[in-house]
Amino acid sequence: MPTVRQLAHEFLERRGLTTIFGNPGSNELPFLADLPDSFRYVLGLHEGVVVGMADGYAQATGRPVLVNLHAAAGSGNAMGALTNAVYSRSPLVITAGQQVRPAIGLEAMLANVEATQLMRPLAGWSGEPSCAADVPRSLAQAVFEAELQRRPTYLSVPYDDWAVELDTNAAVTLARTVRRGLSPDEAHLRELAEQVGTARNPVLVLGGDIDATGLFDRAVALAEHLDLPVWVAPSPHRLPFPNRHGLFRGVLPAGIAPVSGRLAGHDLILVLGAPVFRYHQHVPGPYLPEGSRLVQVTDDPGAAARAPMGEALVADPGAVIEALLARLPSRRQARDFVPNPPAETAEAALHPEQVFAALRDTQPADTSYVVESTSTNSAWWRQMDLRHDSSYFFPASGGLGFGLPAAVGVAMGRPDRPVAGVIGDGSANYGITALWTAANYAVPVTFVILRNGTYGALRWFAGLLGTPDVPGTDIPGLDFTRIAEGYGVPATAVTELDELRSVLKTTTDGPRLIQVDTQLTTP
Ligand SMILES: Cc1ncc(Cn2c(C)c(CCOP(=O)(O)OP(=O)(O)O)sc2=O)c(N)n1
Ligand SMILES: [Ca+2]
Repeated sequence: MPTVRQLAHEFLERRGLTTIFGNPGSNELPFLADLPDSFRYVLGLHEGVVVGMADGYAQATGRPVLVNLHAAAGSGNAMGALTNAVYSRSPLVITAGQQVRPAIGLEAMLANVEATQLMRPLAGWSGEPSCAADVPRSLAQAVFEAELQRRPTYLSVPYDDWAVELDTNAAVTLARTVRRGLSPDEAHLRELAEQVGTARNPVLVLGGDIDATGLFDRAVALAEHLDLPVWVAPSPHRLPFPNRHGLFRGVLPAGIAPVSGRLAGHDLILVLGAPVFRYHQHVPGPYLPEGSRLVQVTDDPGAAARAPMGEALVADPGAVIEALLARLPSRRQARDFVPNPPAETAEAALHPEQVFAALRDTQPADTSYVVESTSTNSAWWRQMDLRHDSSYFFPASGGLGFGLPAAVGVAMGRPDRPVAGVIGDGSANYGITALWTAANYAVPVTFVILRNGTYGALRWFAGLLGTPDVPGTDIPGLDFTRIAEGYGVPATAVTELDELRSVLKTTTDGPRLIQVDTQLTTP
């Protein structure tokens, strides 16, 4: 009779979850034993890096991803990275070993006390089977819940369950499939087409979900068909529209009043694939401009329910885009791409705009950028010219430690695309051990570390909040070339623009790190 482990491995193989991102403890070893040859285990040296890599891989592949963490302390280390995966809506299936059932209540070493509560409220579904016979079904539930809700799930399994033999009845779980159709009904589509078709000055606001669900090109088709100006929703974790397109108007600022200011004059605000909205700095004001109506289309019921204003339609934004394209006459105008402005310069070091212009001019046009540099967003959008889907990944909840690991995960998930991580010298430290995984799995990725010696964004926030003299915002003296070499990644330190451009023009079939001294700028 098959063991729990054999049934679990077979189920995961059938569902395509054969890449496991993990960091093991003794509780996890019985699950990892006898992995079929089709499985690949990717070791991260810290659980935050493991989940960050898995998040990047899930976003790059658009598929659920298996994560295997140690109980309690291991799972706890992953919380920061998990906050990002929740808001990027990454379908991670996080599994963790548990003590044997008789040892849990007495809280023996490595007991994951109240395991199902540990990752909540971040993880969606969270479970621990009440007996070994329920492990295969519970694992299937964890996978299907992650896929359906597009939210990480957590499954804790006592380590002696895996060797238990089950009767053939448990095998029926292997054949299960679960599918979801979210097509909006005819009445909703008719009403929405009417609203858009009769609006005097409509505007399109696109969220990261548009890129995450493969709708980048269809969103461009809709904007061009109706000649709609396009804003990106605040705090984007992905780029849903080409940022040099003639219809592109920018990334909405992450404050209530500034958003209303940018959208003033539009009588219809159509929001596709975004929460309304992911504000950041608290700048109170009217949620909507005078005379504006907001309609949000999202397949995330939670995002629809918690919005503070407007109307929401819970449906697949892709189906809505196709319906509007089919029902509304073309208003297409010729719209040229906007040329890049000259890059700002600086005295003591390179201006971030010079670094970004160098990346734009030297890297392939279809490069995927994983960005985690928090004081350079304005410089980034002024200088980059991103025209492809999956061109931009940013920590979805601002939890640092995403950049280096996610760049490794994206590169593993999209071997067909060049990948570059653009990461601040502060952020890099939260996920620095990802360099070891990049070196040991020979992942082709370029890491560009922007070294300005500070937590630049916090310096800006300190001014904004009237607390300019706060401690803890300077990080002088970090040498990422020596750190990188310690983890096995070849590295170069650059201070001059010509040097940077010539290094960037070279190629590599493995990981490399380029440390660039930059001037502190404001976000
Ligand atoms: C896990 C974690 N810890 C701390 C912070 C707070 N934080 C910190 C520490 C920032 C500074 C990042 O510095 P950097 O060098 O990466 O980039 P800039 O110098 O361009 O700001 S931005 C920010 O929100 C965070 N967002 N996430
Ligand atoms: Ca910095």
